[in-house]
Amino acid sequence: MGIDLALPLSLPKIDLSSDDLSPGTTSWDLVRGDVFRALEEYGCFEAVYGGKKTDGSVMEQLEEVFNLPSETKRRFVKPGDVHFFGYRESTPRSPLYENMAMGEVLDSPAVQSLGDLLWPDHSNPRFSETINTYARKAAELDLLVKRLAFEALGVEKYLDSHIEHLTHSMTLSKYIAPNTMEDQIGMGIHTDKNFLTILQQNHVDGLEVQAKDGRWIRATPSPSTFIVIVGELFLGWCNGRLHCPRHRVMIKGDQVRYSIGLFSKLGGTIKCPEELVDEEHPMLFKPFDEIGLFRFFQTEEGYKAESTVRAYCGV
Ligand SMILES: O=C(O)CCC(=O)C(=O)O
Ligand SMILES: [Fe+2]
Repeated sequence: MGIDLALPLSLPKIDLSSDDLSPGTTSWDLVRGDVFRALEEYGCFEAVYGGKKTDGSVMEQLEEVFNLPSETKRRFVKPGDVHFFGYRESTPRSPLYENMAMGEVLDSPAVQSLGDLLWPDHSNPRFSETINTYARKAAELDLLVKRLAFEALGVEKYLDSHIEHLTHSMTLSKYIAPNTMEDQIGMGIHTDKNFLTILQQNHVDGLEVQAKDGRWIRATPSPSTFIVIVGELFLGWCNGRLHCPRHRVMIKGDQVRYSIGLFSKLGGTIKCPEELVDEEHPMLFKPFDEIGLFRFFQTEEGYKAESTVRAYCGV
């Protein structure tokens, strides 16, 4: 190992919170360049968006949820053959991780229904309002990042049809404090299978993103900033122009880590725009079915693949 490997690596941090950040302005063009370079090189960045302070209410709600008795949390069952939605308890394979996952969270009663299920006596009326407000804000950021990235790629004309097909799922996660100072696996190495991921965490770090040279970059967001990650659907859609990073969660110490993720998807067939294919950028993926990709990931071959989309429909 050379000495330079000890250099601390960090994720790019981009401020998207400026009031005059609108298409056509100089600050828009500058930020668009920053976002594009970050997504090309790391497939990930830390975004400052919507205020530099948080009132902590989202993380308080995550704490409320996971502090409920197991019997209560187990009420949240959502069978589905492609996505796992519902409550997932820690397992021997992932002993430090629990989550609650929901599909179609925007403009839907999904969060309200979960709140009603967990607190049938209506003792936590703030849950659905807090989480829904958060989801709307994260979805706004999701769209802003895509607007900037599509423009940088010269394919902004596809944004309207993208918006038409857009859906969002959401996961509330708890990483149980391992009470040891040695790093433990909170979530194993993976790529996200959706289009774009927007994450926020409490004050406990743990997310690590792999750089192209193989080194792991520890994300150190503040509780008010967001982490943006390119998923496999975006990788396939953009003909490999952006990086889709492997990442994991490593935890240690005696503090509980909470995170909330919004995962955008599209549905249907994903086909890269013809503008992104030329002599210099030959077509990397055949058009593919989104559900087909998710199903493939559930096979042993798909699970093992470093890039699901490359293994599924790489040319
Ligand atoms: O908890 C985190 O920060 C990351 C979670 C994650 O990578 C995922 O849910 O796909
Ligand atoms: Fe992930």
